[in-house]
Amino acid sequence: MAIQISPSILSADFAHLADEAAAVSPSADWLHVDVMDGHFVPNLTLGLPVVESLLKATDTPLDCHLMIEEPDRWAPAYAEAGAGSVTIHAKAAAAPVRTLREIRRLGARAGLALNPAEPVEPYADIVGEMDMLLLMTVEPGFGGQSFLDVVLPKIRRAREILDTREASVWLQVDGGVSAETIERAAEAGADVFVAGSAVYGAQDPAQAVDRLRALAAGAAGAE
Ligand SMILES: O=C(CO)[C@@H](O)[C@H](O)COP(=O)(O)O
Repeated sequence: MAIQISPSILSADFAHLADEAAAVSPSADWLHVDVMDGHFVPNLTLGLPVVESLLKATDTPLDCHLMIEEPDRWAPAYAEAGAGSVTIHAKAAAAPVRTLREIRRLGARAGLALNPAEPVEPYADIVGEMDMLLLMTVEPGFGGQSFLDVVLPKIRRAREILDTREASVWLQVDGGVSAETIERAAEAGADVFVAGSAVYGAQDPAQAVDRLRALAAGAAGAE
């Protein structure tokens, strides 16, 4: 299981996003872009124009996490713009399968996200339609929250479901991921880790990414 780290720009300095992307680019596998609309979540961040500018400013592939209403309407444009991965929230989508297919057709990896209280079982039959399942380990909306250990059994269950399918689907966790929590998530079966404050709050963000990857790899290997 290859471990990947996706630093969340929610904890970066929005006035200097190009520099913040550069600060992690030697180490990061992805740059996690938190798109929030102030409706689906109680916070408002950025949208397609900023993503288009970031795409010109960095070679690190963008992992766009759409915490918005009507993702069926908006998600394809992020794929079309060149995002490497576009994730929609299951409960916000009217036609999740159609939208996941459209994201793939436009050349991006397609992700489906579940909030902490949403069970994974109802989506077991459509894992073949996705490239990544994202399990929120905090309530979406804000960085700097504490990792919810209550999600760990769901991470284990999701890993079981994904492992029974032929398709290789990544399992991402997002929220409260740090040097203190990443090993628990990796032991449970996650392989892609979003980290905001643990990376951008560190003196050396690239080094923080490397440390997180090493901790997760150690824990995954020790399973
Ligand atoms: O999507 C979200 C929050 O909604 C996350 O991407 C967080 O922003 C990650 O930040 P930390 O919890 O790692 O500080």
